[in-house]
Amino acid sequence: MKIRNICCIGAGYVGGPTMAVIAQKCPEINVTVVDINKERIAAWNDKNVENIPIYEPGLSDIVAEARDRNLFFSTDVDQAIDKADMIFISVNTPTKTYGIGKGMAADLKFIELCARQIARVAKDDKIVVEKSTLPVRTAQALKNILDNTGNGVNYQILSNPEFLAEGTAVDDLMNPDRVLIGGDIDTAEGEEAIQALVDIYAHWVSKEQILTTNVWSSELSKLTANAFLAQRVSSINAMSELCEKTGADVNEVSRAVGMDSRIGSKFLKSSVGFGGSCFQKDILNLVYIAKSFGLDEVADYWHQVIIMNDHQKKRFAAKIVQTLFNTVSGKKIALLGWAFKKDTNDTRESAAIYVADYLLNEQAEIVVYDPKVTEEQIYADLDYLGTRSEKENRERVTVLKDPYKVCDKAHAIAVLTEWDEFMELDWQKVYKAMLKPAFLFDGRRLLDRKTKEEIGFEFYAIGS
Ligand SMILES: NC(=O)C1=CN([C@@H]2O[C@H](COP(=O)(O)OP(=O)(O)OC[C@H]3O[C@@H](n4cnc5c(N)ncnc54)[C@H](O)[C@@H]3O)[C@@H](O)[C@H]2O)C=CC1
Ligand SMILES: O=C(O)[C@H]1O[C@H](OP(=O)(O)OP(=O)(O)OC[C@H]2O[C@@H](n3ccc(=O)[nH]c3=O)[C@H](O)[C@@H]2O)[C@H](O)[C@@H](O)[C@@H]1O
Repeated sequence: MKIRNICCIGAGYVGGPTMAVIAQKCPEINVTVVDINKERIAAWNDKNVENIPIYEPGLSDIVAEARDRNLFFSTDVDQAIDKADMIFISVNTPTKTYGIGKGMAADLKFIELCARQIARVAKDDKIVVEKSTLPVRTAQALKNILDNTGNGVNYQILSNPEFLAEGTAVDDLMNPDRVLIGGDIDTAEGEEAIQALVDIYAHWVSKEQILTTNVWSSELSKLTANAFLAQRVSSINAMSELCEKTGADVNEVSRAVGMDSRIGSKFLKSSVGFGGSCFQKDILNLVYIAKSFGLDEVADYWHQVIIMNDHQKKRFAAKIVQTLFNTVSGKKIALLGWAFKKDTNDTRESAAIYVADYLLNEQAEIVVYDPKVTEEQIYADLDYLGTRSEKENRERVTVLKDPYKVCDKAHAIAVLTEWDEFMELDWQKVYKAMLKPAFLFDGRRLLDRKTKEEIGFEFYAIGS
């Protein structure tokens, strides 16, 4: 089966970059990315391609090449569904904030709305691809909704989880470790649908790297991969605290451990805590699924990864307070970085939000610089926590576009995102403008201790 028209519902961090790459690599396929968010679609269509709503290195060039050739962004969801042979669902699947499973389970209302819309609009057979990260067995619920409309349309449901990481999305999409496609491997129609999606990826990914499995394995592999990755960060962060007590250095430990080829060196960088839209939500979802099957030990095992991460954020913020003579009340604390990692403007679940909130509870005055995150976003992140009034957040937090101004007359600086440019700052100049003693807290192990101490900083780095 040859796919000619693709529709992707959801023009977010996954839908946008993924579809841009498919469109670039498959010029014979028309790809339409749709979203109910009008501003987001307008930004994807902005004449100046630098204004697309998601910052990812290399993405604007790909969009510039494919947009209006075979890549389209639109708010007309019905029309795109109607035209498509293959529909990717790439909508958000946040943690439920109400009702059964509140704070743990994935909220599938956006997924269900998509399924109902497809069922209402479709007039001919469709392949529906789960691109969003979903609880294992969601495909069954989707099929149930789609098959019960009685309009004679046949649907094949595939699971094709996305493994890209933000900040390296384009590179991850161009050179994936693997592409995973789950489908109904027991029927000819299922095999045909799987093959149609394999053929798309085969435009640029070698056949050996395209894995096909049953749907449930594919759905669960995505949650498993994120759980394992987050577990590594929590494992090294647990060691970072022990390092601080014993004189060991976490960077040396992670190097020594990572050179064991069975362990491997990636994802062993100690930090102020992992953030991002997915690790926490996907592990909580996994914990919820395990609990719902009565697997309490399995649930508790994975829950510990989140408990450790929360502890790491809190412990870093507490260290600032303790070091500043047990009070930061009225003191200016400069935060360098707000994004959850470098090279992205995404702030979802960023450790910076929680560190700032903790320090604000201790009555600190917070000043923030991040090269890619907007002032409105920073306030929105703090408001979302609901810890204090919106007015108070604006009074007590200042956002500036100049890192030197942010550090001017500060009692302490905390590095919360590992942006390269922080290494290049004129630290002598920063030191001069600060109040003394000048405290510098490196939550990312980004800065060189020796040179900072030579300048005169009181330097604290996580895990040493
Ligand atoms: N952000 C990431 O790096 C990764 C995310 N994922 C998964 O991909 C999924 C999407 O994540 P993001 O792209 O980050 O989310 P996002 O929030 O950036 O984008 C989702 C988009 O879907 C739109 N949407 C929701 N319901 C809709 C509907 N009924 N019709 C049309 N549009 C609708 C929203 O307006 C939003 O723009 C999630 O399940 C996430 O877990 C997977 C891998 C990586
Ligand atoms: O499902 C998802 O959303 C994605 O989640 C992560 O990608 P992402 O969250 O974009 O970024 P990561 O590079 O994984 O970083 C996550 C967090 O862990 C932190 N981290 C990562 C690695 C490390 O060694 N130490 C560490 O503290 C980062 O600073 C960041 O806050 C996974 O890496 C992707 O494979 C997955 O597709």
